[in-house]
Amino acid sequence: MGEEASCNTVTVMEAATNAKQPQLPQPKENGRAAAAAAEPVAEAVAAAVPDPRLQGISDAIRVVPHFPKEGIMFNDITTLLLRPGVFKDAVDLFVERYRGMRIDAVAGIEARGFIFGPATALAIGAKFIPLRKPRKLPGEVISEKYVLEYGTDCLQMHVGAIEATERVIIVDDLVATGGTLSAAIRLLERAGADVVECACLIGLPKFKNFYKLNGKPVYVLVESRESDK
Ligand SMILES: O=P(O)(O)OC[C@H]1O[C@H](OP(=O)(O)OP(=O)(O)O)[C@H](O)[C@@H]1O
Ligand SMILES: Nc1ncnc2[nH]cnc12
Repeated sequence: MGEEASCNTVTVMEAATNAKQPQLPQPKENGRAAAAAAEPVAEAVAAAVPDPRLQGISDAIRVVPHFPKEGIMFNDITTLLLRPGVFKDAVDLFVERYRGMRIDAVAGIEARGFIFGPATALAIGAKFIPLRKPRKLPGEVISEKYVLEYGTDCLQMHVGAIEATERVIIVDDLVATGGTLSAAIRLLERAGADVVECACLIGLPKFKNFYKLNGKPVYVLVESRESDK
């Protein structure tokens, strides 16, 4: 048995270099909208109560020590996918946040962003753009290299997948160093897109003070546990 989840609150993390942030609606708490401005006490209480779905999400993620190499505590979302109610809760939380924000596109990062991104895109009426690892996309691509916690990699996007000025969110399962999301932001911005926010199920707490996210906020559902139960 390991320790309990270290955090079960929805968090918006922002790069230290942020000069200007978009005005974003607050997430719903416990399945209802935040209390009206005329009820400031109720609003404060609602904001302090964690959504009960978050604990279920945290509990459903398996932590595998020393995978894929010594020292890495791997957050495995496949155990969450085996529980349809919890899988739905995760997608619902993204949908509740982004519905009504005029999002034109959801960009999902290979591979695990392909699990949560398309469901979110369909529910909010946005198109889905796969950001893929090298040599997977058959058309003309633009590329961005990045450094990972355990290596280096590259993301590619089809030219023409997004129109200039379209509003896009980027979805992945996890942010660790933020290198992958930063590469995704650079790809989309090179194509002229307006990157509104990045959304991840899991954030690694040891990295949270130095995300490299090009001034874009990151919406994180739960913090990683350091060990499994
Ligand atoms: O914040 P970062 O340090 O960039 O790390 C986060 C990335 O690492 C994992 O993917 P991985 O590179 O292992 O690829 P995979 O999903 O194809 O296995 C994860 O799904 C994120 O995409
Ligand atoms: N600790 C981790 N668990 C799962 N995916 C990751 N990608 C980078 N670090 C990771």
